[in-house]
Amino acid sequence: MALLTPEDLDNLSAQFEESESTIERVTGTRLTDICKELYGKDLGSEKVGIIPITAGNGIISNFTSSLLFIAQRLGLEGFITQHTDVAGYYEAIRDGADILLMADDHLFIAHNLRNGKLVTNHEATGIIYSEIASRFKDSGSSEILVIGLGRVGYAGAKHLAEKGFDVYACDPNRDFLDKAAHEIGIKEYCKEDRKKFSMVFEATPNANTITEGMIAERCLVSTPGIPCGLPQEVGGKYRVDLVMEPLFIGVTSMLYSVI
Ligand SMILES: NCCC[C@@H](N)C(=O)NCCCC[C@H](N)C(=O)O
Repeated sequence: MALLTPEDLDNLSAQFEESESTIERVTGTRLTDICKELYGKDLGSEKVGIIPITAGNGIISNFTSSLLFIAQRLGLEGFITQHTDVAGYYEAIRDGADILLMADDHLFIAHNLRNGKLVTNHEATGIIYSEIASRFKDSGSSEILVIGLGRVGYAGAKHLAEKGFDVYACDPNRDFLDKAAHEIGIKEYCKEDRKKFSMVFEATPNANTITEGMIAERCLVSTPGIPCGLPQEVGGKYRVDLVMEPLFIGVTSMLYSVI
């Protein structure tokens, strides 16, 4: 899994504003309303404790400040602990956090101390980005393409299959494809079939994974992936809308998921 860099989180507010207006235009619904429908509840006055974690590659300079910005932008009270790691965990609980947010290099979690709910960023991200793709107003199809069946892609493909979509997927890893076909009934995407999709959920850490043969004339690509899976030339040639943002959308889904 590719780690975020401080540059990815530069002007997070502008990145979020742009993707939020795209979401509203292409789905007809605001991101927070989609989350309310998905998880069945609205955010209240939960207090979010954000704990910097030094494990592995260590602190990403603007990661916790970005989480604080997101919590506050959603109308929640938030604070970043003075201490890191276990001391920070202790401080967050002592200072009355209802929800904890913390991430090392392998797992990024939200934990609601009041109701015990726990979610990972990869599950919540897979669910929200696949949900956005599936709500494309100009589609009219039940077929959706998932590119990448790693932790994020699989969570999204599972969510779409459970919603009754006709899910096609591709991944270079044969085992991932077989697992998803067996467990959630996805169909393998074969370019020889020349099937074109108006809804694409891309969840890979690679660039340019989306080829011209995959997409319909009018298409929505929804992806948390960094770098972008949609090549410039393909996006320019077709009427493609792109929802892509590094952190805000996924964290919004996490917070709604644990309330
Ligand atoms: N959709 C977001 C996925 C984030 C994930 N790819 C990542 O970079 N995780 C590493 C976060 C490390 C945070 C660091 N330990 C800190 O606390 O500053």
